[in-house]
Amino acid sequence: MDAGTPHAADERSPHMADAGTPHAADEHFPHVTDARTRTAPATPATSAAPTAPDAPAEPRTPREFEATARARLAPEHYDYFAGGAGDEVTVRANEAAFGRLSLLPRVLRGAGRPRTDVTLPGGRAAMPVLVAPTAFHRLADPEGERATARAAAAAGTIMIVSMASTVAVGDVAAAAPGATLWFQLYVQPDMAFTETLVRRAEAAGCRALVVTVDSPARGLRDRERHHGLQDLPEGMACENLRDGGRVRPIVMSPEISWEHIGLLREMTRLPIVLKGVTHPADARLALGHGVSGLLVSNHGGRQLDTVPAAVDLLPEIVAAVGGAVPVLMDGGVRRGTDVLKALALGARAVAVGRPVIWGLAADGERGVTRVLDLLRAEVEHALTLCGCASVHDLDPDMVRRSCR
Ligand SMILES: Cc1cc2nc3c(=O)[nH]c(=O)nc-3n(C[C@H](O)[C@H](O)[C@H](O)COP(=O)(O)O)c2cc1C
Ligand SMILES: CCCCC(=O)C(=O)O
Repeated sequence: MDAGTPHAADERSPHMADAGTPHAADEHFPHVTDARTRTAPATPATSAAPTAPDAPAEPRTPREFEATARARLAPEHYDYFAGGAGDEVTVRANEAAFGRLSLLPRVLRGAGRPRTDVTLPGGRAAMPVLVAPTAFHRLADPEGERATARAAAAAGTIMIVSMASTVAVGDVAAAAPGATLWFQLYVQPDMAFTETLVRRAEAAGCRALVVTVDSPARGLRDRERHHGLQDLPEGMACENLRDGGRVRPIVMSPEISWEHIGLLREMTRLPIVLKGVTHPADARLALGHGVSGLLVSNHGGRQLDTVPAAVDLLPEIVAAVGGAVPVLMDGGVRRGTDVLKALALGARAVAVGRPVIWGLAADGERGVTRVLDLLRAEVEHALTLCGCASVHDLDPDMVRRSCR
């Protein structure tokens, strides 16, 4: 997993070319009665409590899952999942930016129990939190992406399957028949092979393509280089990349351009969501290329370091798009209140990357289910406290910049 040189795009390693309670909703306070139905899941019995001193026996927040996961993962795999590019300025910024935003609730609106569902180009989701595409789930759990997809289906949300999944997208779909899947694609310079990938996603029943455009080369990740990780373990591969008897490397190419997006648009009827647009000028350009949505993302700080926090980019992109297509975002979302801030600033939905990995590594499918349930319950609770009947009641005036 060593990016090697800034032009990691030229490298060829086998799998990559360049290479709480949320709330009160969940808690029983003997002296407080909550009129809303209790929605948070019962605490699962953990058969697999880790023993590391900083890992809670029973993680109770999405963040707490990280310590549990870390105790269970090989250090090089933990660093692959957790790490980012360069000095990890952007990794930190994504979470810190949410901390600098405040929510300003409305009162006495009689909103009742809020709805959390959202409509998106590739279907509906029961909550505005999607599973971001992340690679190599079998490093975290033997069931890999199958477990993640089952958990996403149970939560009623959408899983964006990474092109670099360690279970083929068709097998992910077969393992989780109720799941709504989107397929994340790195356009390959060999457009015939790109088409093969698109057809595999279509055959698996994927409802949208999420085309990642922030990776003309792989980010320079010091943690990966430190471990010298080059290959996936024996018996694990990027299963979508099978081509005859071999597994192709994923090529991240600086040659990819808007022209390729045009070709892709002609290749499939699936909605196309561009992931990794951060400049408003590119957001405007995207509108001329037949895309159905934008996912504002700095790749969790794993590509170009020092890109601004994703949530801070959101208002400009939303303004540039002017409502023409839905805008989604990912990066640093760890709490229901983070979700509300992003939605109030104009996102239709958010996606979470690392929290899902931590759930998966901590407790497989059950861990991912727990993380998604916690987030959903937190979103519902925060909407209630903001006086909202649904996500549609959020607006930018409910977010203020605080000075901390
Ligand atoms: C371990 C890991 C693997 C990732 N793999 C992919 C990938 O295969 N394709 C992609 O478009 N983004 C990938 N991403 C980026 C995520 O889709 C997402 O943008 C990011 O994780 C969001 O930030 P968060 O982890 O703070 O939620 C990956 C992120 C992580 C942490
Ligand atoms: C070739 C796999 C790329 C995975 C990825 O996008 C990431 O690690 O951030």
